[in-house]
Amino acid sequence: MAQSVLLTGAAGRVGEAILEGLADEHEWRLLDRDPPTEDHPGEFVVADITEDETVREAMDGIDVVLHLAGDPRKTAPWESVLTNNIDGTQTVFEAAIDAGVEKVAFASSNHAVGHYETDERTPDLYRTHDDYLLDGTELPRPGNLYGVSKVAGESLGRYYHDEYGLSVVNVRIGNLTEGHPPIDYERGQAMWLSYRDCAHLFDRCIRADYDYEIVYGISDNDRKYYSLERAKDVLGYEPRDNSARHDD
Ligand SMILES: NC(=O)C1=CN([C@@H]2O[C@H](COP(=O)(O)OP(=O)(O)OC[C@H]3O[C@@H](n4cnc5c(N)ncnc54)[C@H](O)[C@@H]3O)[C@@H](O)[C@H]2O)C=CC1
Ligand SMILES: O=C1O[C@H](COP(=O)(O)O)[C@@H](O)[C@H](O)[C@H]1O
Repeated sequence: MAQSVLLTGAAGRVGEAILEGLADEHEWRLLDRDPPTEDHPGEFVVADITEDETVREAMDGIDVVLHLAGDPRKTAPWESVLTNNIDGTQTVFEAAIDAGVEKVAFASSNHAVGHYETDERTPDLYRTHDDYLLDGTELPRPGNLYGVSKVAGESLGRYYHDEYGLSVVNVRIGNLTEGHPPIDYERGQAMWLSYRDCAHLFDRCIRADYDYEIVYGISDNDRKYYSLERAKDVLGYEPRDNSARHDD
């Protein structure tokens, strides 16, 4: 059944992948501080996620929020992640609760656990013979301040789930690259997320039933060091791509 979905950060790359695959599947309201540059489904709200009133208006009648808006740079300074990724995410969750939204899927990141990639573990970690796997039950170990902001977002989701019963899934996205895995970049190949797997994964976040979850958002890469079991079991994720099937 079509759901009414608010997609924040709709003008970005992850938003593009989702809309490429799912434009006709749901009723969309798109939000971004940048105006649209291409045709898009549904209505488009040009707003900053830190603008409380506008975000509240954008939540009206929404069933599910896919919250992508934020500063995606691993080198982002604290001032930016504090405003865009932490304060903005809190504004989105608060407005979602007040509007009676059922589910929020939060675009978390591999950088929430970046410091598991120690000198001792790498580069073997990125290779198929190594069986080390993170599965989402491990404690966060952010690799930079951007990663800290993603852990904060996951923690906000935990609070809004426990306090208000909101369904929350945190998708620790790997490396979204269109058409092929990153070239000459083992880490990126291990955590590649294809555009079609990205769209399918967020479709499952819209349709599945869950309480509070942390899942990894990557394709079914031979090289992976992130488990896909939780995404498969809880969301029904069925990835179709694998970086090993592409020439490096
Ligand atoms: N692309 C990737 O491989 C990965 C992305 N992510 C996360 O996914 C989300 C989307 O990332 P991308 O699409 O790659 O980034 P992007 O930079 O292409 O898109 C982000 C969008 O959010 C908007 N935005 C940023 N701050 C905003 C604010 N305060 N108010 C309203 N809109 C705002 C920007 O205008 C932009 O259109 C981010 O939260 C990022 O941290 C996480 C892991 C990997
Ligand atoms: O969270 C993110 O992660 C991806 C992959 O990280 P990288 O350090 O291997 O490049 C990154 O491309 C993306 O911009 C970022 O938002």
